[in-house]
Amino acid sequence: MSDNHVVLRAVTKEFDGTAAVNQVDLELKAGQCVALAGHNGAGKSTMIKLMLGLLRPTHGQIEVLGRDPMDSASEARRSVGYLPETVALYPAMTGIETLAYYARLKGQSPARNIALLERVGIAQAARRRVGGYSKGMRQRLALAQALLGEPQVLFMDEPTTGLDPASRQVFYEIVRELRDRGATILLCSHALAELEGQADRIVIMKNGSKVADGTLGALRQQADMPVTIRVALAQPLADVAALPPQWQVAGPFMLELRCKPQEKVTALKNIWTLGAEIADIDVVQPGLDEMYAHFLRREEA
Ligand SMILES: Nc1ncnc2c1ncn2[C@@H]1O[C@H](COP(=O)(O)OP(=O)(O)OP(=O)(O)O)[C@@H](O)[C@H]1O
Repeated sequence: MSDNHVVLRAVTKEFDGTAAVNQVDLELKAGQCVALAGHNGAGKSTMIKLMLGLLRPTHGQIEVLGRDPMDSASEARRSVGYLPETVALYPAMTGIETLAYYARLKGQSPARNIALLERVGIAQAARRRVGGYSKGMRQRLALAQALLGEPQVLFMDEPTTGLDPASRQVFYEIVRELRDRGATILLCSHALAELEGQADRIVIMKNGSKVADGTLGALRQQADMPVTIRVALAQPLADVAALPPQWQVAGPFMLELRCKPQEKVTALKNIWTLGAEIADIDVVQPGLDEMYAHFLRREEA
């Protein structure tokens, strides 16, 4: 098997003749954490259901761990974890009983279940009924079921919804561990800002089609969006009138400019030659939220 854990080739899924997923090609590699972004109805959940083998594509081929995910006899299925957006948990069962139930469904030994509850930080509540769990605790239990059997591929739909900042941190630590041991993680999320620094790659969907796919750096290059330069001055400029017009005076000790990434150096040289005494420079890159908006706007245009 290649290092592609998941491969989609020209995959289309139609519902009543309308394509929810349209001609999508996608390859997810071992050890990669990929964020799948897109507005409501863009086709993200349908993509995940196709990769899980819960839906059959109308056209195209899908392989997960080298097998067709529709193949229910496939051993590969045991190596796939899924964290749905909402997990139905039975309130009368305890946490440990819930996990044992999912382990049975997945054909896994329950031997490591307590360790798993420890990993997600709810071992102390293992013998309490799930009905009394907080939303964050239920989400942690749902994450534990997705981690059963050390999956090689994990699909997660809005995994951090309802988690407090500390729980989010635990969640991303677990994601990093999984990635470091070579698992592939696909995170479907609207919380783009928190994915910066977590996802190796971003895939953006619109109306069933993939409109962008790359690392944050590559997408930044493609988008060619303006950066903001903030220059802190050690001394106010002697001749403010000589400042090139694109520079804004944000205060006696602060200059600001928005420019294309390739214009940064020239812009800085310009103020250097004016004799500016520079104390500090900040270059603010567009965030993932801005990039996302850019790619959707570009598609509309
Ligand atoms: N079983 C179904 N029958 C008919 N249409 C469906 C079905 N499932 C999804 N769709 C349609 O396919 C499109 C994509 O839906 P999907 O749930 O994949 O979007 P999404 O990107 O996950 O949205 P959200 O962010 O709101 O969860 C939508 O127009 C939806 O109405």
